[in-house]
Amino acid sequence: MIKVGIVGATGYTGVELLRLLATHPQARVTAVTSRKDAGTPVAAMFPSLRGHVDLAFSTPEDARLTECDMVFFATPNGIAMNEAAQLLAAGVRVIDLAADFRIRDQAEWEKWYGMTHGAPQLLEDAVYGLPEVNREAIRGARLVANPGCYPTAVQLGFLPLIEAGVIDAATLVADCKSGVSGAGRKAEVHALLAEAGDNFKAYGVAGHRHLPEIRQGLARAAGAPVGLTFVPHLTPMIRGIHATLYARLTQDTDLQALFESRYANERFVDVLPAGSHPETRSVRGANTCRIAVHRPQGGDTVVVLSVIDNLVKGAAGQAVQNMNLMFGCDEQAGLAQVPLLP
Ligand SMILES: NC(=O)C1=CN([C@@H]2O[C@H](COP(=O)(O)OP(=O)(O)OC[C@H]3O[C@@H](n4cnc5c(N)ncnc54)[C@H](OP(=O)(O)O)[C@@H]3O)[C@@H](O)[C@H]2O)C=CC1
Ligand SMILES: CC(=O)N[C@@H](CCC(=O)OP(=O)(O)O)C(=O)O
Repeated sequence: MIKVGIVGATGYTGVELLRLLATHPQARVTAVTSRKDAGTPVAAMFPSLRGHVDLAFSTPEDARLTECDMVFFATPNGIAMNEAAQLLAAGVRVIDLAADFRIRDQAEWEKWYGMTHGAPQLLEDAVYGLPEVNREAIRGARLVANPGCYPTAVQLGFLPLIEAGVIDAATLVADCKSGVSGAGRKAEVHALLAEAGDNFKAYGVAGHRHLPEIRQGLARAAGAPVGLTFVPHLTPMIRGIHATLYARLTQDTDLQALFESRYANERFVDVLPAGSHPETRSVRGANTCRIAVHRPQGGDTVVVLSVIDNLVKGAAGQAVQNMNLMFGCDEQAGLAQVPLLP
């Protein structure tokens, strides 16, 4: 059994880890932390986990994390970078669901995240946890940087086109919409029902911190820098990301065949039949990215539609997928959920 600790287990991605790991045949959660709710039984705070999790939250200091085999940080940015080295030295493997180890370039990270990096010596060893790109490196990793939610949906959508070199990678556009759980469980005015409900707005147009992460991943695939306009929007739904991606084709290609062959062996990426329009509810609660590729009126613009559940393939599900790779488990262990509909 893999002994698992979750730092930040009262947040949305932490609770999602608990839900997914409850059915994992080879993992057992042994430590869950919360500073504010230390002492509270998990099932008292989250009745959905009654009968599945028999633990109480403890402070990070009391949680005996070094006795775990695997620790997930489901915490805000800037926490794991100060804790990971000590755990790694004790032989614990670490997955950070936040952004501390996602950007290779320390100065770039510090610019976008507005803080000094606490563990620059770990940046080179950290593996970016997008299995569809980095599977072999993740298998051997001790520290995994779990990708952001928007970056997962956007990269999976653009990758087949970029790898095949059939688009102009200098003029990419990613028009993305997220549900409100993407903002986390902390109390914030903009996420209140009366603010976010019955409303729709863009944000971060001048520059969102996922921009350098997406650019880094796509540039690696392209072998050269890419140009990307990324505009996130907040939609009044709870879970889900819908990314509408635009690129200019530079050569005539069978796009449907290209996407189908790129993801033929990927269990968590589903390329829909030509002409499809994927819906966020078709992946609700599941670790699946569903993709459709279009070429409107046969012109030179390719439109890719990519949907994920931000809390699953966009966070906790992808983290469990990465853990499975790191520990040699079946990649689908704990991740066989059928999406919840309606
Ligand atoms: N929500 C989403 O869709 C996605 C989130 N992420 C990232 O995952 C991380 C977690 O997100 P989410 O679950 O939404 O966040 P939440 O705000 O819902 O939860 C944060 C958790 O971290 C704990 N925490 C906060 N500060 C500290 C600290 N200084 N030390 C230890 N624990 C702390 C909180 O508990 P307490 O304060 O009681 O200790 C809480 O359990 C974030 O970095 C987020 O950006 C990534 C992809 C998608
Ligand atoms: C709707 C919403 O607010 N979404 C968050 C992104 C999700 C997130 O948690 O960011 P990371 O993946 O980098 O951790 C935002 O735009 O800040």
